[in-house]
Amino acid sequence: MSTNSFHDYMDSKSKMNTRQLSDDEEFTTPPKLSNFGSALLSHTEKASTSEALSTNKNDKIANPVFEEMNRSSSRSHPPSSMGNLTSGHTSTSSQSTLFGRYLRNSHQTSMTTMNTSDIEMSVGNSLDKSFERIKNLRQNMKEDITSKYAERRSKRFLISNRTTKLGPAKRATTLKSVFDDDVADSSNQLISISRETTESPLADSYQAGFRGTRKKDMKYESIDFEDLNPIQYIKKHNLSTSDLPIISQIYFDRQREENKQAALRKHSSRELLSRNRSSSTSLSSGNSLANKDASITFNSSSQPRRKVSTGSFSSKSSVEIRKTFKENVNASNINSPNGPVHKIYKEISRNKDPDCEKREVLRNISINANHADNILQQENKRLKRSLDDAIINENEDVNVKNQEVFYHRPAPKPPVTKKVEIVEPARTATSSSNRNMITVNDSQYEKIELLGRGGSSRVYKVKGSGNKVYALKRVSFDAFDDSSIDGFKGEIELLEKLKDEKRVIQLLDYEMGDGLLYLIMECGDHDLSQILNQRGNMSLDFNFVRFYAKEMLQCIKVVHDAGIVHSDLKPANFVLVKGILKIIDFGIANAVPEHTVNIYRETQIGTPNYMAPEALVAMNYTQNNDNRHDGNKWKVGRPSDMWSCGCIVYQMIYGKPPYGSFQGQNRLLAIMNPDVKIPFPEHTSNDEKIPKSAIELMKACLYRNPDKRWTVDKVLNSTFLQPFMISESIMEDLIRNAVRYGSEKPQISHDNLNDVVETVLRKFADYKI
Ligand SMILES: Nc1ncnc2c1ncn2[C@@H]1O[C@H](COP(=O)(O)OP(=O)(O)OP(=O)(O)O)[C@@H](O)[C@H]1O
Repeated sequence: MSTNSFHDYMDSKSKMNTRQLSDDEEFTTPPKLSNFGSALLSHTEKASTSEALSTNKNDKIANPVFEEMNRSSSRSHPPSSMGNLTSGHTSTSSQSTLFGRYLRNSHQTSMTTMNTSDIEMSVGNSLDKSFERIKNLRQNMKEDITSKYAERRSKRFLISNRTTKLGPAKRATTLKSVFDDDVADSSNQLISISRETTESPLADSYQAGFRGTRKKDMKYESIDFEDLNPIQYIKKHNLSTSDLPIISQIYFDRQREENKQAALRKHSSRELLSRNRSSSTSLSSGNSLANKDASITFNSSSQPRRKVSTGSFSSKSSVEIRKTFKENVNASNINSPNGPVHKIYKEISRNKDPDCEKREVLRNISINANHADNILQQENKRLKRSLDDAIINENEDVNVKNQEVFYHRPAPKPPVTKKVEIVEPARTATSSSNRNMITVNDSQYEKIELLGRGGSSRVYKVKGSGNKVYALKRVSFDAFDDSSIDGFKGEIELLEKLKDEKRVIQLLDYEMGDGLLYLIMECGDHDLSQILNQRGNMSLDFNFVRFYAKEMLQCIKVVHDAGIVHSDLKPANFVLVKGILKIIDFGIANAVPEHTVNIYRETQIGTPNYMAPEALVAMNYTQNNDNRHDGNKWKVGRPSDMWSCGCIVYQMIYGKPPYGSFQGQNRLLAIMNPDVKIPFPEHTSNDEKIPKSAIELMKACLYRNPDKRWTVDKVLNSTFLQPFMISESIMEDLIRNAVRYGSEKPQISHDNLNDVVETVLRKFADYKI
């Protein structure tokens, strides 16, 4: 068929469709893809044919549009359709393209599906316009489909491959080859790459599009997607959508190249691992690799290899990464630059065949250290860990540009273990730089807690060598006050004198420096003051009173038996050490001279609540005495301690010391004033009956006259502390004997009565508790 006949055919067609031509004029812009079928298919054919008739009838059918259309269909059909079309051959009479199908669906004859008999019709130049329009429509459609396809593909990448943080790698060489101006030279290569990369039905169109839409002024080589996908890239740079195919192609091409590189790395690493394993095995079985080459030596300082995945690498091409890697390796001052892994990567970066180089390096490993086997195994483990990580990451990132680079960098320094430096103390006992450490006679004690405070002292619970716990009493005093120094020396002497007594706190060590005295003692749990306070709100229990009164008196007995007057007895000066009450603090105690009942103290700092009247009176007397040659000595003796003891028992039973209801100075005056009697109620404030034996004991200790006070032994043997357990039968016997005795001797003298009482008590002795 000739072109003339085709033109004629179109001409006659247009005449038949005059009315449709007017309809077609409404269709002035290319329809969108969404309504392409409904809009275009009903009009395009009519429009093109009618317009063709009204325009240049001499235009040849060999329009570039046809070429392009034919090219676009070349994926499904042999690229000969256009040739057939123009030459009039009929071999492609029923060819269909996307565009053609649309046309056929409207029951119109498609321009590209015309039978050769139709093609041979001459339509002339009048078809140019309609072809132009079709070209536009086709272009729009192509762009639309391309854009959607690219977007869909990009999304897929984005979702599955952390594209948000990793951009496509730069492939400068690839870009250059693809978008070089001499694209015609590389078009074959381009097309083959494109077909491998894209599965889109428009893939071939892309190739044609690259050439057709390539803009010379656009620097495709410099495209840097950063974190963008092609769509985002186009939007960001306000590019035409017609650039999308090219940009998408670049994008996908880069990714493909990266994946290849990653796979290559993985393969190389596996190869390296297997080689390394085999090296290790052969080593352990005696077939050492050691003698092959000594160029690389394993040693304990070989640096571990670490995986590094950084954002800075994520968007770089493998070429750049290699370059960076090389720079890193070279720049870092690694202690063992000949470490195997280090060397491996250097070699890799220098040569194209990494596997070969790694194998070579491993072969060159010389193991001449004694522990080379262990070191090699450790290296294997590290290598395997890195490879496992790499494999996992490769699997995760098979489609994406997640550039994870394994390279050698110096191992982190081992954690610095802090050494606790113990400062050796000077010869004098001083606190070390650590405030919690106290040194006494070159022994270190670590403070645990504060146990109590005195007037000028603090007592700490401390931990010494072997984690043993002690009480450390730290006394600060005026270094130039001789009397104070003498007093402390006296206390130390007494403690040393009584160090074997179980009822006295044990002095283990001491050191006296300038204005400081350290005493290391055995440590008690609680003092009696704390114990009494603890029981303050509890009901009175005479067994409790008996127990602690007896314990206290036994302590006092030890002191008194040693010829010592404590003179500052108070609940706080008794501490429980593992259940045994012990006496502490001999600060104002003094040794009682031989055969002397009383001693005179030069200083007094007792506790008014528990101080004996004679001590206060004596002090008051000496202070007011005009005859000052005796100084302020005052008379104090063992009975003073018994007064204090009576006050403590009184507090145990009544809840406060005898003169506890007086405040301040009045308390002192009341103690000294004989007219102020101590009350001994038979009931407590809680209406608890108080045994007469208890009242008797308290009265016996709180006689104003020191000479009348019971001794410690007598109090310890008091009925209250040593009560009788008399049964009913014993009581019956007692009564019968009394009646018989009275019937024989109606009168009894006082002496006889005492004898009888003593006799009875002796008999009851077996019943004492
Ligand atoms: N060895 C010890 N074990 C447990 N606690 C102790 C020990 N020595 C002293 N304490 C506690 O420290 C407190 C003060 O101790 P101490 O009585 O020896 O000091 P002080 O300076 O002599 O006091 P004061 O001068 O008022 O008598 C005591 O009440 C007691 O609670």
